[in-house]
Amino acid sequence: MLLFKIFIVEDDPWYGEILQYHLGLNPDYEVTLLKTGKECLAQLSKKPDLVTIDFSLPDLNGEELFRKIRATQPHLPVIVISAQDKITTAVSLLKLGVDDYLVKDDHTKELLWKSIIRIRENLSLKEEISELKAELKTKYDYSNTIVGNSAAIRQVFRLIDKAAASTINVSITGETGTGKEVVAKAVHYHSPRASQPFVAVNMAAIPKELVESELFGYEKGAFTGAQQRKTGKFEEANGGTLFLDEIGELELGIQSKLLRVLQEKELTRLGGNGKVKLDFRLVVATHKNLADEVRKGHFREDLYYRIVGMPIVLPPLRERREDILLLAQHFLKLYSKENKDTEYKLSADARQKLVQYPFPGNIRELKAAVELAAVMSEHHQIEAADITFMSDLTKDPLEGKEMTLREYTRLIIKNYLEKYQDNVVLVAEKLDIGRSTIYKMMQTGEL
Ligand SMILES: Nc1ncnc2c1ncn2[C@@H]1O[C@H](COP(=O)(O)OP(=O)(O)OP(=O)(O)O)[C@@H](O)[C@H]1O
Repeated sequence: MLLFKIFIVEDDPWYGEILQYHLGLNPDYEVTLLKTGKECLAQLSKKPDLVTIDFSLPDLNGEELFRKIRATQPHLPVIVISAQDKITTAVSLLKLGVDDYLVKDDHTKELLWKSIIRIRENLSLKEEISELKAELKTKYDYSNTIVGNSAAIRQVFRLIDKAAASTINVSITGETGTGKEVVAKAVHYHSPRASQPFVAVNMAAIPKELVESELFGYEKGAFTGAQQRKTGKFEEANGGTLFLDEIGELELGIQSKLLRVLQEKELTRLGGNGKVKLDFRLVVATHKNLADEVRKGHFREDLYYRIVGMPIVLPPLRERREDILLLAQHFLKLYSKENKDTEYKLSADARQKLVQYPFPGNIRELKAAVELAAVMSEHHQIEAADITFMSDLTKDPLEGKEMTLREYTRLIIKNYLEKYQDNVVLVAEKLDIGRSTIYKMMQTGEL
């Protein structure tokens, strides 16, 4: 651990040594005794963490020395210790920004001990706050999370900016793994609602009979088993953004209820009477073409017009190949960072293999392939042979046959289930998909 460096500036050697001895009892402190203001200024380059100064030094008085320290070290904590207990001096020094003012008496060393502890606590709080601010800034700054330079993705950036600056609803369409959720988050974290909740609900992952209570919440006793009141996702998102993923999976009955909530901007919890006022921005996503779903009678037209707001279309990765290498490098960097590892390099062959592949699983698949390649590589140099695509794992049955994305997905999942002895939780984690997707395919007999 780094020692906390304290300078004591005190011209009375006897008193200075008492303070130095007392503070030195703390093994975390490195205490240096200095006799004059000039000596202190000359030693500031040694970067002390805290300075205590005697108010009446032979060369500079406490205030002069404090001003000079602050001129070069605006954040360095300073405690003034003075023989005089004039309130006016104390107040004016504290107003100038001195961190504490102590009067020399029998208790000074104990007070100084406590004062330093308090100042250190404040310092660590400040550090924590600035770390949190930096973290929030990265969330705001979606250029760190959404990588790409293709014309398509640049247009998406433009739309995110526009959507974030307004309160318009947003509908995001794209194949699985194209980044619909990251775009939804970018809209939220870039908007004035950023400090409010972002609540994501995947409509495909909630059993039909639970959708209503999940979204609307319920009162105690609303149905058997409702032992206490539960707030629904609409309410949780109040003040922030509600992200309804796979909106195309919503049943017609629930669609009308959703429409009513959007029109009236209030809801009644199941089993309740009172209305709850709502204020959230709605962002929806789907891999389906909602306009087609309307034509087929699967999706209410009035709801469609309510939610469509600003449509953002995320093209599949195979239609924006210029983003593949940027994304691959981005994921490799993330991978090194997460594993506290050095950087990985892609050989020319490896690059070529990546840009030529059609990526049915889009960015999610690219991420998985690149991470696996990093593990397989030698000396942090990724060769073409280190890259295995999901469809390679299931190559034989695919030979010569054109398949839909769903069929591909089924084969990939099947292959993984075999590999991991039907451990659904592990497979869902490995493939970065919801467990419900696997369970559903099992229920429908596809797996
Ligand atoms: N442009 C991008 N830059 C960097 N990472 C991205 C980008 N787009 C997506 N990702 C990453 O790819 C993965 C899949 O993205 P996301 O979950 O947003 O896709 P999705 O379209 O919502 O998928 P699904 O339809 O299956 O829910 C995530 O790990 C995400 O962080």
